[in-house]
Amino acid sequence: MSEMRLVVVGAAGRMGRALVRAVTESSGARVSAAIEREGSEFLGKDAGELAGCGELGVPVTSDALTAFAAADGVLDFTAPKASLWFAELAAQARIVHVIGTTGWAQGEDEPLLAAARHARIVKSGNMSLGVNLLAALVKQAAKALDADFDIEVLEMHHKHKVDAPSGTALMLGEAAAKGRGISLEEHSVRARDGITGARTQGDIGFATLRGGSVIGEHSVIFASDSERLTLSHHAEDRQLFAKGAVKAALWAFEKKPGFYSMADVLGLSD
Ligand SMILES: NC(=O)C1=CN([C@@H]2O[C@H](COP(=O)(O)OP(=O)(O)OC[C@H]3O[C@@H](n4cnc5c(N)ncnc54)[C@H](OP(=O)(O)O)[C@@H]3O)[C@@H](O)[C@H]2O)C=CC1
Ligand SMILES: O=C(O)C1=N[C@H](C(=O)O)C[C@H](O)C1
Repeated sequence: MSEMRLVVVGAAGRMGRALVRAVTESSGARVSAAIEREGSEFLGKDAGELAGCGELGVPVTSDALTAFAAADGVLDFTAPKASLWFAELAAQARIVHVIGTTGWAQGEDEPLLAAARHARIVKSGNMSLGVNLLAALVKQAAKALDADFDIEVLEMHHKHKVDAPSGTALMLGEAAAKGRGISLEEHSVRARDGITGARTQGDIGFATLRGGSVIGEHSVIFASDSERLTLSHHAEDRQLFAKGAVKAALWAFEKKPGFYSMADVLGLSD
């Protein structure tokens, strides 16, 4: 089979650069185009040079329409508004759209389901094997431990991150809620400040730390009066997520249009 032609959108971003490197290092795919927004200082620069993996002959452009028409898939770690626009274009082009973008407001990603009638969308707040396995373990633990165990999700990321709680933290909270058989929306406490009152049994709490260059740390704590269980994941290298995204694109290349998760790609979905 011929190499999968992949467009990297947000190609000059932290993840964009990691994605260009990951595609270049993978067999079975190549970077066919690199996109940044109109007016970006990176337009015209070579995507490989930006990513530190040598000249690729792929200049960064803002013409997503032309790039998608000549591609088999798109790797997208940008921002929710941008990802919605890219999903529309991916649906028109009937290609694969891997979405790692986080920071979605409640219901904001619903149009993605419509786009998935024509595109093959893989969306996940975390593209690593470890976190997706952790989510399965959290679900299992939440099911096994009764409501005497309070559930708290703690995350820390680098100082540049703009959304909170992280997409991964919300994914882990969702897994815990599923295990408990409750709705996360109705039971989540996403921040605490001031005289909050005592903890309500059944809440799923979130705590966010930001600082330095931390790639991504997540813990789910199950705390009772007599014991505490902590399940944790530490990402050591951003390249981990990029490699996962390339794996997802190659997996989805063979699939029918639809809305998939990283758990589907990794064979972890139930
Ligand atoms: N699912 C996962 O495994 C992971 C998800 N992420 C998520 O990926 C996203 C990006 O993270 P990160 O790389 O650190 O962020 P960056 O800000 O470094 O990169 C985002 C890039 O997208 C560009 N961009 C935004 N809007 C558009 C647009 N409309 N058209 C073209 N380019 C656009 C930005 O350009 P500009 O600067 O001009 O806005 C920037 O270059 C975040 O939501 C983050 O949480 C991160 C790591 C792993
Ligand atoms: O912004 C990041 O960097 C990361 N974002 C994702 C998230 O919001 O969970 C995944 C990873 O932890 C890194």
